[in-house]
Amino acid sequence: MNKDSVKVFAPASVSNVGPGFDILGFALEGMGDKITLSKRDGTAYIIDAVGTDLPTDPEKNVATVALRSFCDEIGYQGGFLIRIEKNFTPGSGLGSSASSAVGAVFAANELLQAGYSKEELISFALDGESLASGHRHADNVAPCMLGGFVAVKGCDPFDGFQVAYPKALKVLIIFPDIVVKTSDARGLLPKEVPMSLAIQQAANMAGLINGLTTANYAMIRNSLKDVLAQPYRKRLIQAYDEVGKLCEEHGSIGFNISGSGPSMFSFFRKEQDLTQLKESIKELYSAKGINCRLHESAINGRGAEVIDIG
Ligand SMILES: Nc1ncnc2c1ncn2[C@@H]1O[C@H](COP(=O)(O)OP(=O)(O)O)[C@@H](O)[C@H]1O
Ligand SMILES: N[C@@H](CCOP(=O)(O)O)C(=O)O
Repeated sequence: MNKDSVKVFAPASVSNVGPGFDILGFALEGMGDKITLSKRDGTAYIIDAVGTDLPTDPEKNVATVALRSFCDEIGYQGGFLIRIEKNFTPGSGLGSSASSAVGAVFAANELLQAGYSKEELISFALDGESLASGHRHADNVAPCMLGGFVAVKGCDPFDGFQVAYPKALKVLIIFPDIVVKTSDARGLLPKEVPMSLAIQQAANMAGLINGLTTANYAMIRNSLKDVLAQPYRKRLIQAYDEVGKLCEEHGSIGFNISGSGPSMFSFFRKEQDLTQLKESIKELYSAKGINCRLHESAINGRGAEVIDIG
């Protein structure tokens, strides 16, 4: 059946997840991009961005850069109208650019019935994502595409694996209204690290994977530490340590920066009531004159998905 248009959802994601700098991420529920891709006459790509300020030049929007990369590969020269509906803010550390890049190539694969697997689509999405971050890292793109927790071993071609996780895990996203561009946050990091820190990071990553796969909450909490990026980046996030302390007081199973920030995340057990914690975090930021959004979510195990076919 020939289709003229397809609408997909590509979830927001948390990358790094403590010790997994550039190599671990997971997908979220209820936040992400809805992308509607429609064929149009001619060869131009037209962008209709809804609800947020995004570049409409196809050379500057990660969605169309990823789309172009995929269409070049399959030899499709037709034009598109791409409508991007975002319910979260670019630059929030929640993989907004990855959602658009993934959504665009996933939608094109469906619309053009190209038959690529989700794993094969990842490197095209990365062509878009790297435009925003200035670096080729798949720790947002891979979980956004595949769902769940994904560990990345290589990008071109994608090499990685899904990590099992306790189904009773939920996450609280804390997003203070501060803009941190991924490219800027990467610029803060040293080019080389001491061997002792590399060993500590690897040990924590092993512990985190073990804790997730065996539902060992104490192991998750003890391992969710980043000694490579977090020490440099947390200074960009006002009240970072205070938020971490509040989460800990309310039973957090690990707290850290989401991606390059300014968002933070904390794991909890599904049954934990976070009403009081959320109020305290809001008050903390409100006293500093900063608006703060909070989002409770389960882990999204599905990744990119079709929501409508026209
Ligand atoms: N479709 C898009 N979605 C989100 N950001 C985009 C898009 N196209 C270009 N950008 C640019 O990418 C940057 C946001 O990406 P980035 O800094 O990596 O943040 P995020 O953590 O949200 O991915 C912004 O400068 C934004 O203008
Ligand atoms: N591993 C990257 C992840 C950036 O994620 P984003 O959501 O902030 O774009 C990094 O830490 O730089």
